[in-house]
Amino acid sequence: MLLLTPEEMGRADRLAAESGIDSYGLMIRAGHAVSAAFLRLYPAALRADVLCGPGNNGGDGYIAAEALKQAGVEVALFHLGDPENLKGDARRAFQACSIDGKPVEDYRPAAGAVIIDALFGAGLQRPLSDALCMLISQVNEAAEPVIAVDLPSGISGLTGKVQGAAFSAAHTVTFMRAKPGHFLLPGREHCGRLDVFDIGIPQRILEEAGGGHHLNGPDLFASALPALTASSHKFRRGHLGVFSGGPSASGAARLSATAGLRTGAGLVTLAVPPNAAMVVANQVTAVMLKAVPDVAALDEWLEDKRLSAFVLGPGFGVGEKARAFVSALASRPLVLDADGISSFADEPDALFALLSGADPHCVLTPHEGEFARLFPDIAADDNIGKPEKARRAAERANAIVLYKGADTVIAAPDGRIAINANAPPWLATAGSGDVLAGIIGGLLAQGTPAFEAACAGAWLHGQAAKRAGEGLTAEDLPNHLPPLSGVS
Ligand SMILES: NC(=O)C1=CN([C@@H]2O[C@H](COP(=O)(O)OP(=O)(O)OC[C@H]3O[C@@H](n4cnc5c(N)ncnc54)[C@H](O)[C@@H]3O)[C@@H](O)[C@H]2O)[C@H](O)CC1
Ligand SMILES: [K+]
Repeated sequence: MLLLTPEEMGRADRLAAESGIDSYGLMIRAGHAVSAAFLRLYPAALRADVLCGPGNNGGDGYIAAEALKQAGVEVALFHLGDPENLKGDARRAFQACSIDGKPVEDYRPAAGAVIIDALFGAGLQRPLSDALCMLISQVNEAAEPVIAVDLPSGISGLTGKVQGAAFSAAHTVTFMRAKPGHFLLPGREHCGRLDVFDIGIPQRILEEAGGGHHLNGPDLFASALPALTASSHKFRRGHLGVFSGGPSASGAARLSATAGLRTGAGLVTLAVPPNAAMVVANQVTAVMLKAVPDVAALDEWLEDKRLSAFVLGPGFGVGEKARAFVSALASRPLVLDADGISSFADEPDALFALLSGADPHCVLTPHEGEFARLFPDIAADDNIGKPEKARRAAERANAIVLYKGADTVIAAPDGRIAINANAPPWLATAGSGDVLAGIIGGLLAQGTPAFEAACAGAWLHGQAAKRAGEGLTAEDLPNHLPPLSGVS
């Protein structure tokens, strides 16, 4: 699903105005969507306390306040700043509002009221003043329900970051398309339930204004998933190679291998150091085993061109061997995870050189710590959010970057960005990342392009966790993967 950044939404507004759409009409529909949400959600509320800011978000608030008054609701209205300074549509909305307001400094939350937060939306530019932070924390502590207009004030629609303080809303009513900040953390947790309301901007304008941000879901990758046909042969379904660590560290790779097989790879082989062969052989059945002691053995194995993708990293060990193996594998579809990433902490440029020049076919799956090891300057830049960090990293590495977390972001060097939001909290468990690497490897092995494989991997991983339920262990995940044929 296409998401629009606040900047892109502003562009959509301008394009809409240029094509003859009345911008005040958009504001009226936005305000009415908010008043309708209030009436639907809180029919027994004693009062609406409407807090209006100095821009068009405030304009939506004035429209909502007047509509609620007309519907018979008791409304208390509060302005931030002097409403005589309002401009354009917001000024018109203020003038059309028959309620006398007070300065927002006078506002005190009281029991039984529902607060409509129309202070700031897409136009939030800087951290809120101390006085506003104080007001917001009083409202949050009072725990009366808040309906946020467009975004909870204080949340950046671009990054999901809190600018000083932010309302914890029970509901957020946004317009036309959700924004990245509705799904990125901590923004997602401040939004409550999100409603996206159509105020009448045509789809073609939204697409023209929109860029690379998407909510991750089947619309991004379903058509690139492998289809199982009557003639599917196990070699046509690809052969995934997963590299294992030593005798006491093979569990992670076994989890990846099982996940790769469950995702539909025709064959999966665990490549093991010879001293781990017996241990691993005792633990696997459908997964095959191959002793690969060193780079020479790896080069020989790689002559088999039916080997269609690889996973390296889980439990592999950090160091020279990992670097040498990656250098042998760099031209093939590869998921580089965990120790495979950390092995390049001292020389990330060596990894980027290996991956440069070709179509991106490697998926890097760093969590926050691993991301900072490979991209220290990008990780430390507080001026940009997670999607932009992932995008810059993908561009630098010429790889798909799947930046893990409760709000995993997947980015491609060409600027495509997907924000994944289907992972339940109980997915954060030991070995979960190894399973994710295996799912992506299984899809790469079947010929799914790297960006789509990474998006599908993150989404399938989240779905498997939901199906397995709370209390799952990583071993449960592969058994709960939904069938690919049902993903649409
Ligand atoms: N197509 C749509 O989605 C429509 C959206 N509408 C609403 O319009 C707002 C965006 O309006 P805009 O005027 O651009 O921005 P804001 O109202 O969010 O705020 C701008 C206003 O606030 C000042 N400001 C910014 N940051 C701060 C700060 N930290 N402290 C103090 N003041 C700040 C800034 O200088 C401006 O004066 C969108 O969210 C929707 O709610 C339309 O109504 C309909 C079309
Ligand atoms: K708001």
